[in-house]
Amino acid sequence: SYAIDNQATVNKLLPQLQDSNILGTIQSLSGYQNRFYTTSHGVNASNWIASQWKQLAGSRSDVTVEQFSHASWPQKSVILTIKGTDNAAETLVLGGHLDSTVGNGTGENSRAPGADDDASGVASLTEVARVLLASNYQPRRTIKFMAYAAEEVGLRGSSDIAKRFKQQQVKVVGALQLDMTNYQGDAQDIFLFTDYTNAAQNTFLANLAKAYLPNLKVGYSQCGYACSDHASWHAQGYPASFPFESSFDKSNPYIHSSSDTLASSGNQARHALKFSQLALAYAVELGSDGP
Ligand SMILES: N[C@H](Cc1ccc(I)cc1)C(=O)NO
Ligand SMILES: [Zn+2]
Ligand SMILES: [Zn+2]
Repeated sequence: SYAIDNQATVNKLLPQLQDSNILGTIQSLSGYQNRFYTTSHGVNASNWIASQWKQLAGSRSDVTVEQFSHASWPQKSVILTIKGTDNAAETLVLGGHLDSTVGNGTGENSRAPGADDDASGVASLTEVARVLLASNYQPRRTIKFMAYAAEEVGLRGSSDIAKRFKQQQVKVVGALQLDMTNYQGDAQDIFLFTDYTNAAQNTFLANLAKAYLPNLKVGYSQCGYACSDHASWHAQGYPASFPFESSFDKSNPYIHSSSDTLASSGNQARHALKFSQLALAYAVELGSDGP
């Protein structure tokens, strides 16, 4: 259910989210020459995320980190799983994509920093995972953090995973996509996209923002096409949502170029922090529901 009834836990954890950590992760990821799905750098970036998430997991027996191999390209997706306690069959997915591009012709030596698209989303998610694990939060449902490969070439990594989950009949009760969280192109803070998403879950996210982030302004927008990995989950019939950094017409003009750098996003991660806050509230409120 979309009840908001975990105020004690959420309000204890929200202040632990730090934009300085998000900034550091964006710096590291945008430092790779590129993170394109077929290059050595793209493979290395995936391995780096896996090692970072393994460090977060520490020795917790209910936490695993794996790399999901894709048949037709070398870059793997990364999945961190926090196994639920008494409702582990029901699963939450929080994702972003780890690959980057400068469009057609991207290759081994292309410079594609992808600071906003989508190092920012992976960094926002990593900070949520860090706080949940550092506070020893134990969800009743299973929570999966995912860093997808090959989003820029047709949502291919998330499509492989969502299809596998459907085929295995995994009960995904909700999927949240963070793709571009750090470039504030508009007056409003968070835009909920209404196409290729689930209306009821979008309303829940708006209510979470009202309840926990009352100073943030929430707007609505559309892509007009399957513009990020939420569409892969939506296509399999799972409830998906996509909170985005700006409205469609004010979106980051630097993406898919060598200028998609932290500097182009104002050398800060305060905007990305808002998405970590919303994602944490989402993870705890939905993750704490019993069978
Ligand atoms: N097309 C998406 C980015 C994207 C998504 C929504 C909007 I509005 C503008 C741009 C992409 O490149 N994802 O990697
Ligand atoms: Zn993207
Ligand atoms: Zn992109």
